[in-house]
Amino acid sequence: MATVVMHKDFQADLKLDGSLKKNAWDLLRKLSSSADSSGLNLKIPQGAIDRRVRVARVNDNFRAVLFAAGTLDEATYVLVAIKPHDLAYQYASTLKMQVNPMNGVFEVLKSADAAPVAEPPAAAPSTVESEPLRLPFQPGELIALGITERIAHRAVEVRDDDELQRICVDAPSWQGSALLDLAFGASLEDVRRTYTALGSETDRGTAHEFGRGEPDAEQLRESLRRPGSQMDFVVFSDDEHMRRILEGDFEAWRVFLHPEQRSVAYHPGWKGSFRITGGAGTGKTIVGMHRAVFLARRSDVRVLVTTFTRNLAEELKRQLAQLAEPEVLARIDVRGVDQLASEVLLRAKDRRTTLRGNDERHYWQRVLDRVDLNEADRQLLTPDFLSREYVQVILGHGVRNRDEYLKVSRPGRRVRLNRLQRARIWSAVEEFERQLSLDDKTTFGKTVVEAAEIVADQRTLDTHRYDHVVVDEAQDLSPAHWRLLRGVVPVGPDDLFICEDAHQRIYGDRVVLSRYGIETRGRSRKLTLNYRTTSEVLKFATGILGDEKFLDLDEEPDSVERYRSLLRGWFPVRRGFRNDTEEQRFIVQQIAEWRAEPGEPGEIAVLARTRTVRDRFARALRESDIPAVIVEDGDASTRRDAVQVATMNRAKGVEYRRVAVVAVDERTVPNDFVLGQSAPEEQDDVRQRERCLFYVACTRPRDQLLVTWVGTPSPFLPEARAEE
Ligand SMILES: Nc1ncnc2c1ncn2[C@@H]1O[C@H](COP(=O)(O)OP(=O)(O)OP(=O)(O)O)[C@@H](O)[C@H]1O
Repeated sequence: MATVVMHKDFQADLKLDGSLKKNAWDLLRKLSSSADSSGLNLKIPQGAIDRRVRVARVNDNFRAVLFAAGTLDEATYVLVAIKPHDLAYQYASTLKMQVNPMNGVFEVLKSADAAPVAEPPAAAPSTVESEPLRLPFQPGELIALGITERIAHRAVEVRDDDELQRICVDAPSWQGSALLDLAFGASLEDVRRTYTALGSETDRGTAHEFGRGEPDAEQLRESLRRPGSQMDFVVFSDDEHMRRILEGDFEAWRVFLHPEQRSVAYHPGWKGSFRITGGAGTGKTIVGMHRAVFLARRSDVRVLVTTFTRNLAEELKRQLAQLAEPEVLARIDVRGVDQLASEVLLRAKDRRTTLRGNDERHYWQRVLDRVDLNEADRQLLTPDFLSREYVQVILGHGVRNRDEYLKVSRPGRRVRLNRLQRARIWSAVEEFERQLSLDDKTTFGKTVVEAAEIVADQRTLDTHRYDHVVVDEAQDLSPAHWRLLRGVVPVGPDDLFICEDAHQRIYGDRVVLSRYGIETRGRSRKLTLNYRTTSEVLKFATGILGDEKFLDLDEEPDSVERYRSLLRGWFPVRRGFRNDTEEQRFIVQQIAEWRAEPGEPGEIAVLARTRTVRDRFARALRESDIPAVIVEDGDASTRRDAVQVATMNRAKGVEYRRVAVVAVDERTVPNDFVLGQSAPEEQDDVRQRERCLFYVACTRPRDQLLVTWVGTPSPFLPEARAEE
């Protein structure tokens, strides 16, 4: 049996033509079951710079590029690419495979990078004194780290990160990522630790030996285990492993994790809860899914994967199904957190109906119409304010009576209330609850609180039902959600694994985890490499956040510093119009152009701040015969054959290829109506959430972003950069 290794590019090439998958599978099986290369009909391309490179037939038109290494008894095949016949031969001749002599990372280099440069490292220019240089290192320092000579020399000369990214694109992934880390302030030691796992001197010694002569099978295996190698290569352990990786959509996240991601997802075990933070698109959800599967592989465990909404839970289910086999999936429950609460109540035989968002507002309005308020209180006590006070403070802190409410501390709430105001609010709350009970209704907030109370009662089935809980979109969960989650899992190793981004908090007030018996201080990690969005879109999106200050769930400052992407693409397009008709016409025309390009219509989205705007654009598209589907806020279904038109809220956690964010004018983003509904003291926080919402919308596209408005643009729109 031979060892078969696959490079990320091979996987990407397969994605280009679905029909290649079966032929590739046949080739892989043939390679893995062969004792040696005789009978495999592997061709050596002319003029190859590495004598181990081979070309193999995939079908009539396509050829696989691979390396055949190892000994006669222990062959190793490294599959690098699939290309049309002539291109495959030409490409193969330019490649060189090596175990990096400096750090033991396994690499495939393209010819230009494989060749050493003429001048010795010491003679190269230093970048330290010259001002806007991004990499304050000597080429020799980078070379000692394992960066290919030619790349190291070019990298120290770059003037900005765009140029740096161009250099990184063709380099082995670990090198590109490491150079970007260094440009964003990481130290040489940080990079060494992250990508090469060269912690000790002994390890360093072993690595150096790799450079001398041909590595044997054991050395190859060790090299492939290094974190930097695992960004580009996967070693197939058996046919089943190979089948699982090849089937489905070949999504890279299933296999090629960044070392930052892998070290968290596959950590052997934390003593307690763990928290992962990171900007949009850094792979928090992906890491959460890998972690859930890792934990569920232990027999006799029950894992809960939960998130803010039901539609996001559906997406998590889909991702998990790609990662694990049925017997592991059977140990994982995936639920929206409110859905979890409803199920707890249902098991407790509670059959009240739950009010949806707008109905709840109407109940509060009815209550307000009945209570006697002076003008000042009327301004403060809006349905939204009361609803939030009810969820965050009264339900959140388990306040049961007037006296408790008069005394309770209200962290996270910006409005200060005097005793008299609290008394009036309490009367309104009593009236609200009386109305609900008369109508045999409940609210989502109340459901969660009651569910949390049920699990806190040690006798119920739901108490400590799970061994591990993975929480996505954690920044949006309310205090009662956290009490519920705390109750379904006992305090212990790996109890809660929490994924959050403070910059994407778009619901509710900020919560501090330690108040709910969840301790992650000293056990958290931040992801900084964005895998979804191009650098161009990323810069635009982070510009939206401005100088705003953000705190995470442990009350620590969070920022998008060092947040970066290796992907390049178009600059976001921003366009203002004189009236709605002009804006709609432009969007319709743009979407028609996008639709004409390859890809599914469902990969295109139009996002709006309000439902009214959303519906208006959906109509405009349909009137121009462009199939468009309105994705409702609570709707989990997805139709891929129509352009998706949704609110910014609904786009949370989802991604598209191309996104148009529309009606980004000063009255809609931030939303005047929402600001008008909130008390003066709450305005800052509401504005911050509105800003976050716009940030969420603009971080959804993988390729292209378009932002349009009528009249005066949103104050959150970042200034255009000179190069745009
Ligand atoms: N190691 C990886 N290799 C390839 N693609 C990856 C990797 N990690 C993440 N991705 C891709 O990056 C995108 C963003 O990942 P994910 O949704 O997990 O990020 P996130 O941090 O949860 O984003 P958000 O906060 O915006 O919801 C997805 O398309 C995912 O498949």
